[in-house]
Amino acid sequence: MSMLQIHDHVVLVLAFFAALVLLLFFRPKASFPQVATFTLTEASAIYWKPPSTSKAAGIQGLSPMVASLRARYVSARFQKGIVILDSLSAITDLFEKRSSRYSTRPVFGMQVMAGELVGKEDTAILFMKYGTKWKQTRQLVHVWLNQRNLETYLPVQVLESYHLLQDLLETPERFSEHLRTAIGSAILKLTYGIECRTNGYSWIAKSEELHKITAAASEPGRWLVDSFPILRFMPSFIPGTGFLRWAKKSRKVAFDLVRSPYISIKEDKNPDKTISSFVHDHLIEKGGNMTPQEEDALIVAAGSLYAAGIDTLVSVMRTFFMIMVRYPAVQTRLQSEIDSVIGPHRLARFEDRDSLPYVGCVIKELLRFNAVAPLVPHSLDEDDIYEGYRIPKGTWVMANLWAVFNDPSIYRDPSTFKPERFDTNSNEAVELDPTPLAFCMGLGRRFCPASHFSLCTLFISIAHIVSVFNILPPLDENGEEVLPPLNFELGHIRTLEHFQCRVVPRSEETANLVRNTLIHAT
Ligand code: HEM
Repeated sequence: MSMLQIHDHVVLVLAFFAALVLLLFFRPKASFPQVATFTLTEASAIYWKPPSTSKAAGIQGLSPMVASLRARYVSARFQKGIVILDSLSAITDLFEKRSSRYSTRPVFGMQVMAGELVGKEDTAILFMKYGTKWKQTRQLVHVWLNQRNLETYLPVQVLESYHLLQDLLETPERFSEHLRTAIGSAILKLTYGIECRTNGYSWIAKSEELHKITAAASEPGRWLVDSFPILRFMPSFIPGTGFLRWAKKSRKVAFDLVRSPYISIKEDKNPDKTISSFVHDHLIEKGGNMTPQEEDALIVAAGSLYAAGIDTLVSVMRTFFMIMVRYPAVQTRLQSEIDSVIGPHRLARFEDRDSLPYVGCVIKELLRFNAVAPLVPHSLDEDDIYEGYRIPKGTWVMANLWAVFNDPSIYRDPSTFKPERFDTNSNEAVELDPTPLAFCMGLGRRFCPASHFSLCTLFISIAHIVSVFNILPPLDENGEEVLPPLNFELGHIRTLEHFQCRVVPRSEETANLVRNTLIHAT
C-alpha cells in the first residue's frame, strides 16, 4: 500500500470519527420542543412538520405520557414526515377508507434497529411491510384467532383463569406476575402446545427474553441509527458501534427463539400424541407438504403471538385491578350482578356473557380509559392528498387513539371511569362503543387479529376474579388505606407503573369454590 493510500485511509477514519462525535453530540433529546398543528376540519387535527408556513402550537391536552411518547417519535424522525391523527374521522378516513394505501408499517425511524438490524421485519407480523408475505402470515393468525375458532381457545383460557385464581389465593401480592403467567401460558399452549405449568416456565422465560429484545429494539428515540440509517453500514470494530454488536446478538436470539419451538414440534416422533396447537394442527393439515414460503409464514405467525399479546392483555388486566381499588362502587355493582345471575355455587361461564351486561360495560370502559396502544403507526407506499395536504410516501401516519378516547365530544367527562356510558338499559344516551369495530385495537387491514380472543380472556378473567375476591387499597404503616397513584409508564403499550393492592377472598366459600373448581378441571 502506498503512502498516499495510507494517508487516505487515515483521513477517512478521522473523518468518520469526527462525524460520529457530531452525531452523538447532536443526538435528538427525548424532551421535544413544539409540534406544528394544522387544523383540517373542526374535529380533526394533523400534526405535521415541517412546512415552513406551519403554525406553532402546543401539545396541551395530552396526558404527559402520550405527549412524551409522541415527542420521542417526532424527535427520532427529526420532525420530518410524521402525521399524527387526533380525530376519529381522520383516522377512519385514512386507515379504513383508504386502507389499501395506508396499511404498511413505517420503514425508517424506529424500524432500522428493530425491523432491519434485529430482523423483526422477518420474524413478527407487527413489523412487516404490507405485501404478499404479510398477507400470507396474517391470514394464518386471522383464521386461528377468529371468533369461529372459539371452541379451540376458550377451554385453555378458562383453565388458565382457574389457575390464576389459585395463584391469587396463594400469593395475592404477586398479582401482576400471576397475570403475566396466566396470559403467557395460555398463548404458548395455544400456539405450540407447550404446557408451561407442568413443564416449568422455561418457555415463558425465553418468550420474555425475545419480548425484551423487541421492546428495546423498537423503543422510539433510543437508537441513533434510527435517525441516521447510514450508521448501519459502519464497520462493527469501530468504537461507538456497540449497537451493531447488540443488534447482531439480538438478531440471533430472536431468530432462534422464533424457530426452535417450531422445529421441536416438526421433529416430534409421535405427532399424534402431541397436544393440539396452532403449529401442530397446521403441520398435520398440510401433511408435510409446505413450500418454504408457507413454512416461513407459519413460523413467523406463531412467533408473533406471544410478543403481540402479552403486554396488551396484561396492561388491561392491571388497569382492572387499579380501577377496582379506586372505584369501589364499580366493584360492588360487578359483584352484585354476578352474584344474582350465577349464584354462589359455580364460576361464570362464557355462555353467561349476555346475562352479565355490566361486566361487558366494564370491559369496554377499561379499553377506553386506558388506550393500551395509544399511538398506532402506519405508513403509505405512494403519495396521497388529504384535505388539501400532500402526504408523501414513507410518511409515518400515526393514529392517536388516546386522543379519540379522551375526546369530550365523544365521551363525556373522559377522565372518569364510567362503565354506565355503555349501558344500553340506562336512560342516558349511550356513547360510542370502542369494541365491535375494534377501533381500540386498530382500524383497516392491520387491525388486531386477536380482538375476539382478547375480549374472551377479559370476560372470563374479570368475571372470575370479582366473584371470588375483593380488591382493596394497600395499607400504609399506620394500617390506613392509601390509594395508589394512576401513573403510566412510557412505551408503545400504555401500562401502569408498579402499584400495590390487597386481593382478599370475599369469604371462605369463594376460596373453596376456587380449590374445588380447579380439582375438577385438572
Ligand atoms: C386488549 C388487548 C389488545 C389490544 C388493545 C391490541 C391492540 C392492537 C393494535 C392497536 C394493533 C395494531 C393495529 C394496527 O396497526 O392498525 C394490534 C396488532 C396486532 N395484535 Fe393486538 N391487541 C391486543 C391483544 C392481542 C393478543 C392477545 C394477540 C395475540 C394473541 C394480538 C396479536 C396482534 C397481532 C399479531 C397484531 C399485528 C397485526 C398486523 O400487523 O397485521 N393482540 N393489536
